[in-house]
Amino acid sequence: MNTAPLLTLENVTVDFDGFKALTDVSLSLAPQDLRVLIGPNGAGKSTLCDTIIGRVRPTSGRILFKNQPITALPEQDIVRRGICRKFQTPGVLPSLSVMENLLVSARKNRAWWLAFSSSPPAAEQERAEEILETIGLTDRRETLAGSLAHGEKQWLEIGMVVATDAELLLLDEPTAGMGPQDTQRTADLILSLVGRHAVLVIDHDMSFVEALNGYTTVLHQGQILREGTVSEIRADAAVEAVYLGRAKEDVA
Ligand SMILES: Nc1ncnc2c1ncn2[C@@H]1O[C@H](COP(=O)(O)OP(=O)(O)OP(=O)(O)O)[C@@H](O)[C@H]1O
Repeated sequence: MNTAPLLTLENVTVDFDGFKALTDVSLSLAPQDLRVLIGPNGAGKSTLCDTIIGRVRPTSGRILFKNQPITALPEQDIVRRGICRKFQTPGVLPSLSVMENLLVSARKNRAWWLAFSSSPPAAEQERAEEILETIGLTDRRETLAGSLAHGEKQWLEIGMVVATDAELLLLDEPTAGMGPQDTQRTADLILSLVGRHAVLVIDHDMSFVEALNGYTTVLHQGQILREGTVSEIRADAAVEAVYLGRAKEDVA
């Protein structure tokens, strides 16, 4: 069995003109792993994703993907190697149908002549159908993405990330703006992806984090405060003090 990590961060520090957004962050993710990243506002969660995908450069430290250093690579090369990120706000193409959005996304990383050829190969079409089913939008395949409901747009965007066939999916607040029902459905969707992909999810919603029930890393002021199962994190006094206590106040 291959136990080599898919992604490794070694002592990653990010300094924005004297402000340390991340300090000595080390973590590793196995292939097909689920990792949940939580922490207060400004803890450095998005910066961590930006650094993995090459949008922000670490001041020091290393990032390895499949045992190869990716720290200094341009973002498009990192994407080509198999990491894909979904942002907080849906980035669907509003004037294309749900199906077209998936096909465009599947072809983004292919040769230009493939991306512009008129009919997608059967295998691509088949894979897009499979993803439509996974994201629960089969009956919306011809709907323009711009007219989908908010939750549906988020699911389509998750589908677009999946369509790139990336081995590592970075999902930044996939439940932003969702009610409890859509949040649960998003958790089910993400759980259905684990096993085919490794998934790193950032979120604030503890009901969602509990539904995912994955190994969880708590960031606080740019450093890893704790790592553990959701119940270990729930029971941790330091996490309660800096994050969960405040999260409860936010809800109240
Ligand atoms: N380009 C930048 N230049 C300077 N400071 C930045 C930059 N990007 C982020 N920061 C700062 O780094 C800190 C971490 O920000 P980041 O967005 O990573 O936190 P976060 O945990 O994702 O927060 P939230 O939950 O609010 O999205 C914040 O104090 C932020 O203001």
